[in-house]
Amino acid sequence: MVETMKWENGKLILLDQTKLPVSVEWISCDTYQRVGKAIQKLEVRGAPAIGAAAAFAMVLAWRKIVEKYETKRDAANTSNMQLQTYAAMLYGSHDHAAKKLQQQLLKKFLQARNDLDASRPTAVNLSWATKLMYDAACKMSEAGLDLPQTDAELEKLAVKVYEQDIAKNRKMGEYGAEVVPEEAVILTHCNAGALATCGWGTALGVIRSAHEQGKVKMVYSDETRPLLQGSRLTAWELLEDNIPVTTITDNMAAWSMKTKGINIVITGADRIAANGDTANKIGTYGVALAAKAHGIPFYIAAPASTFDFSLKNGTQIPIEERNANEVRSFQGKVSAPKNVNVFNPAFDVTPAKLIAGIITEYGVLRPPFSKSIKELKTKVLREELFTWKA
Ligand SMILES: CSC[C@@H](O)[C@@H](O)C(=O)COP(=O)(O)O
Repeated sequence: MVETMKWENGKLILLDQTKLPVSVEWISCDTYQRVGKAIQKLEVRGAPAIGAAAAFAMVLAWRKIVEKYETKRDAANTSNMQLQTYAAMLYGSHDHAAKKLQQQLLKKFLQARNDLDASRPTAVNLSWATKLMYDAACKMSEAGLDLPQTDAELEKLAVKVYEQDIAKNRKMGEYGAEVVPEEAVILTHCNAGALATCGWGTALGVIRSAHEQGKVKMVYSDETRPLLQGSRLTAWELLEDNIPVTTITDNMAAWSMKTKGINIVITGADRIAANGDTANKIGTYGVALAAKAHGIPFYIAAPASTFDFSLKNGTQIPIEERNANEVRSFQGKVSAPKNVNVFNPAFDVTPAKLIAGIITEYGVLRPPFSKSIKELKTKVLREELFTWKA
């Protein structure tokens, strides 16, 4: 199975997804700003993958922030001194100094969090991960951890986000495979695979698990305009794993449902509101409407970190609008008049009423979603899997 990112020697190495399937190239990131740029440019993409990348980016941010203070300390010719001791020298009493230093560091850390959150607004996994890291750093400061300890704990937490994502996808695969019929002919949109996560995938994770059980006859992969995540990434990923795949352009989805025996649709999600309305790659809404018209069950697969329990419904989900040139041209080739008006939303919202079930690592949620999502929230809060404790 393909790898999306690696954390090696204090650097985040990202598979450049804009180059696939033509070439396999890696990007080495040693600043949070570079990771933010990679998220913005879709070099790393897919809700869980950008969440994990952002968690590592927060580690990089913390390191640079501390490094800056160390440089100041060294300039004051006190390089052997602990940073906290240096702060004490600057600010007086040790306790007061340590507090003041932590506050300054946390303020800068908050800035890094906000910058990363701004890189892509729709997938809530991004702000879920940066909040997790920021809140943990605040708790570590309250608990009196020194800077090297904080550094080590933050790194551990980011690795946990990464590792848990793979574990969650495997669980989703187990639950999801149960809803996949024998001789399944599945339609999926965009890429919700290993490439969009830390491994295995959400929608494609379910498809992988169902394939292991011998249930998958064919996967129809929508090309997914404008950036072709379906034909470039999903098709590539499934072929790598010898899972039968047929690529279609987006405008062939309804006709394929009518003529090709599609008996289930499974896609990923970027943000799910408390009533089940779901944002996913632009075009998903149309696929859900067509599935409804053909009596085909439409499923979403997403981890709990993709739910935004604070939003009542889908109208509150921020929808990213991307550069018009993504539509006016493709990979440098002009495909429209250069001054034509363009509407380029990256996502749309599928109303809950079109969704048969939402596959999560806690099980398959069924309508009415307001109730099943409330129950999910209770389970997530009870588990507090990622809350840092001293
Ligand atoms: C498991 S990934 C779920 C979603 O993030 C995926 O379906 C999607 O819409 C990705 O959009 P992208 O713009 O490629 O990041």
